[in-house]
Amino acid sequence: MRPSDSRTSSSDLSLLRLLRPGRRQSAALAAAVAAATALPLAAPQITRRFVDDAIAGASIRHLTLIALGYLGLAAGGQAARMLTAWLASRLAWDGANRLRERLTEHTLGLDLAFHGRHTPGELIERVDGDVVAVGDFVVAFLLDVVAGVLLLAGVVAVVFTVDWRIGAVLLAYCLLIGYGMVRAQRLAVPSAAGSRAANATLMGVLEERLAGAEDLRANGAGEHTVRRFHQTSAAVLRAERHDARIGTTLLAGTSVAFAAGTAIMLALAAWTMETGALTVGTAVLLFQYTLMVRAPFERLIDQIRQYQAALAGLSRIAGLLAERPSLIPGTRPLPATGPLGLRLDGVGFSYPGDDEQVLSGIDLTLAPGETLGLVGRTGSGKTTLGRLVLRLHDPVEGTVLVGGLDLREADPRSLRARIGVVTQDVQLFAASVRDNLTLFRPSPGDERLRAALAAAGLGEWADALPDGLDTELRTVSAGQAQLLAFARAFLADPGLVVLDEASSRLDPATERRIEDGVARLLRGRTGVIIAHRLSSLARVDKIAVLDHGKIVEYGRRADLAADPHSRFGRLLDLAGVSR
Ligand SMILES: Nc1ncnc2c1ncn2[C@@H]1O[C@H](COP(=O)(O)OP(=O)(O)OP(=O)(O)O)[C@@H](O)[C@H]1O
Repeated sequence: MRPSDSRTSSSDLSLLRLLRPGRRQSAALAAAVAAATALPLAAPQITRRFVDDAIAGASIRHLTLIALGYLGLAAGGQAARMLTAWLASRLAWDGANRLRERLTEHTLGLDLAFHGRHTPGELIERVDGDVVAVGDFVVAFLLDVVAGVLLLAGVVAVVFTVDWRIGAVLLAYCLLIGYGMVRAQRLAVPSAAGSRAANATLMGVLEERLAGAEDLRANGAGEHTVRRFHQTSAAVLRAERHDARIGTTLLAGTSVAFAAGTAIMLALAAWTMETGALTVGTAVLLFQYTLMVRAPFERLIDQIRQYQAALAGLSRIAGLLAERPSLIPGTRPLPATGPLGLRLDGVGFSYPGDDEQVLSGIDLTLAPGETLGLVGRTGSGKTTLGRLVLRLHDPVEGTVLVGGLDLREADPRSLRARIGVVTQDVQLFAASVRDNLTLFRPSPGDERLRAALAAAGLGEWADALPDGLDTELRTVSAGQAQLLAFARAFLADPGLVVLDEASSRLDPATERRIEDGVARLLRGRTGVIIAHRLSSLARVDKIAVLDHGKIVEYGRRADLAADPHSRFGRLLDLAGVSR
């Protein structure tokens, strides 16, 4: 798998295309931003008029009219700001949702090697936390950065028209503060990134511990788990405290800078008034404009921090999108109907990033319709072999051929349709029985679903469901979960089935139902059964005994069972299963 690049690049920015709104929405937003900037800019002009006219002895009526005009302007400005906020947040949500969908689809398409390296919690933080950070920034950027910069430019321009000398001082002052902010931004970069990374780790740990709650509780490990969790939380606290400290320092610094700026402007206004160049109203106007500079700058400083979070999020999102499945999909379809033959030629395998050879020199042949029982001690490589047959990994050596086709050349869609799997840990979802059977694909019709359930031995269970197939699937027993997984396999109607038998003990009645289900599922199909109970291998055609990743015995079941010296025969004797 290609490693992700942590730096922001042009491909990161192309991601922003997903956030881009439509033309009409953009135009509406631009108009709202323009109004939200221009209206407050006009307010000090009204104040100046009010002060100068009041000093000149204007009538109360005249002054009231000016005051009402001011009120109207203030209300209009506020309304424009609210409209901008509403439009911007809507656009950001639309964009963030598009990005989220794209990420979810991409992440689900990545192979097991990737998912082995990243916890679900970490990925949730990426698909949700980072996307929200980016989305928030887009809103804030439109509201605070664009509107703020426009307002600043407007204030400087207006002050220039009043008195160019004061305008020049204000411009120099703004540039100085702007420069200081850009410098300060460098301080904020690592701290924001550190805080988000610490949060992603926390999410990963939390998700994993919650998923394993049953085992942790049963083993009385809750207290220790919480202690470890506390350490991870402490790392988050440290990172966030550091981040907050930098933020507060930046804010305090700007407060001092603004106080100094206001004092300078007041002194300038007093001086120009003394020389007779300005009226009192104009001095008030300048004072008001100086005050107006503060808010956009403060918001910009806040945005620098958000910008860092968004930038860090954006580069992590881009990193995730840059991950490519290491399994290159082929294009040739597997035979569309009938049982599929299976052949493994000199197959060797080790997990990515692990030197240990998990499988080596595996040769196996199954004619269409034949069944193979895989036995061997725990850790001998049975599940791994099943994963290679499903092409969840590619072998490091040799080839896996299904239906005469090297799996590397097989079209993944036909591969998933023609090779079925029933795993030990059946994953059920908090969704309807129908969705659990179809795995959220369009339903093929109730009749087929019910037939699949009946074939799996769940016919009566399904008939008793209160809302039929729309019943929300609540807790089911381990046996029922296995049978539901069979029903999924019946529905998919594959030509080759890999069955990783549940290792947990089931009651004898359920076990018999499962054995019947297995027998029905394998009828007319090629099957590989990864067996933990030798009794379930009564009807298979062939047996392969694995030991430390190698086949140490392979042959027809009947021959091996009849051979008094075979390993399989001895295993049967040890387990008390009749040969
Ligand atoms: N995702 C993985 N990454 C790295 N190593 C793995 C992974 N899965 C399994 N292994 C290693 O591969 C070896 C074979 O494991 P595998 O699960 O295939 O054995 P198994 O025979 O199916 O065991 P069991 O009967 O307990 O299910 C073991 O040493 C195991 O530690």
